[in-house]
Amino acid sequence: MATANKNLSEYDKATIPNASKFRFGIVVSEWNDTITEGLYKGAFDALIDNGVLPNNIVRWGVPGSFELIYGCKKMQEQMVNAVIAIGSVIQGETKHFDFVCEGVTQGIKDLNVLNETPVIFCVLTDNNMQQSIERSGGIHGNKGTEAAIAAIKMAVLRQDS
Ligand SMILES: Nc1c(NC[C@H](O)[C@H](O)[C@H](O)CO)[nH]c(=O)[nH]c1=O
Ligand SMILES: CC(=O)[C@@H](O)COP(=O)(O)O
Repeated sequence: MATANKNLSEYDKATIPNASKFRFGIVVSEWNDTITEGLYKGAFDALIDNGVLPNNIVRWGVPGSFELIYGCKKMQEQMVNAVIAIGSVIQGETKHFDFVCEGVTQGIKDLNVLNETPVIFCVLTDNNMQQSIERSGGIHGNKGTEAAIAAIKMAVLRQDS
């Protein structure tokens, strides 16, 4: 189902486990920072809304989405229950978009396979800035909110498995 048919910010709080005992790491790319800051706010607010203590949210910055791979690998070594990778990749004139998107996708997938701490993929890969605006607090909601809910659910799955 396309994002256009599902608001990214909608969740039923009654179905989300209380996360007051969990600690989360959030790694934020500086490229397209107006977008990534919006994604971070969505994630932060959703974690707080579901009981996470502000001191249990650790934020690190990296230059671009490709560096999310290394930043999240190091964040996994911290005492956190889950990691959220936040980035915004927007198509330019060349094929660089394709390689950044594929690289960060495969890299974060590898971190989930190789290490114990779940890493949530909150990387927008858009054709233009308008699509990114719409998915970071605009008409389609906020992918950061979606990522925070996923992080809570995966922290519970890790704890119970
Ligand atoms: N064009 C975008 C980039 N490019 C930079 C790379 O992510 C990386 O930082 C660079 O290649 C050095 O390793 N990054 C984004 O996050 N978003 C873009 O639109
Ligand atoms: C995703 C990118 O790396 C891209 O925005 C860079 O722009 P360009 O392809 O015009 O060099």
